[in-house]
Amino acid sequence: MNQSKEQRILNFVLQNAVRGDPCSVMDTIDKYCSQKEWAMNVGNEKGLILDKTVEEANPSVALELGTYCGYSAVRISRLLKAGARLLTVEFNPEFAAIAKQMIEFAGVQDKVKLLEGPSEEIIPQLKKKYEVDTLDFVFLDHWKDRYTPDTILLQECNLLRKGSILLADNIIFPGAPDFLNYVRKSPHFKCTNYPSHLEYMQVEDAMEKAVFLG
Ligand SMILES: CCNc1ncnc2c1ncn2[C@@H]1O[C@H](/C=C/CNC(=O)c2cc(-c3ccc(F)cc3)cc(O)c2O)[C@@H](O)[C@H]1O
Ligand SMILES: [Mg+2]
Repeated sequence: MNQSKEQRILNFVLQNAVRGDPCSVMDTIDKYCSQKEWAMNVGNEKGLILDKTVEEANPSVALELGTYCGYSAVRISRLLKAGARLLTVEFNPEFAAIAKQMIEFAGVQDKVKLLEGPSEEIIPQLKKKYEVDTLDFVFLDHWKDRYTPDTILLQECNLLRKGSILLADNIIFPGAPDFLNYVRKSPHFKCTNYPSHLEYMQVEDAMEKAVFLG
């Protein structure tokens, strides 16, 4: 049975990146996806905005919605302080298996917990089953029409605290218009827009930071 694109990306990393070196894994994925096959990793340009936002948040507990191949899980977890952890949610078993191997190869498995299942089921379990009090940072990069319902669900589950930072990918392309509307109109969020470009392309895109005000 011929391989999936995601399997080809993982194989390229296993054969070309340096085991235990997160930056080498990120650079190798970016090389493959800019030169051989495009894939929906956040990439290096928007990745720098992600880095700065993670450093600003300096999270003890971070959540990612939409692991895909694990590129941003590696990117985020490499910046986490000792004892801090990233919970990343992925409901496609094939992608979850790829991401697990990517995370282990990068050597960040002790900081990352990959939760396999749909976000709408996992989010309500975070407090009791995964011993989360509140989330310091949330990266939204899953289906774009799920950003808003999941942001509402995070609030309903009391998982946000004054100062929790949400960062959403793809505000322009493919776009998340209802999310942008929701957070910008809400008195509970202070929003900042970061113009950038779609990963590996010269197409406009942007990220939106939304800080929860309580
Ligand atoms: C059902 C909602 N809950 C979910 N719970 C857990 N995992 C979920 C969920 N949704 C989606 N996922 C997973 O997240 C990932 C989905 C990401 C969706 N992202 C995009 O569609 C996307 C798409 C593009 C893009 C841009 C230009 C194009 F021409 C075509 C595509 C660029 C991006 O940066 C993107 O993030 C997959 O791994 C999927 O299995
Ligand atoms: Mg994206």
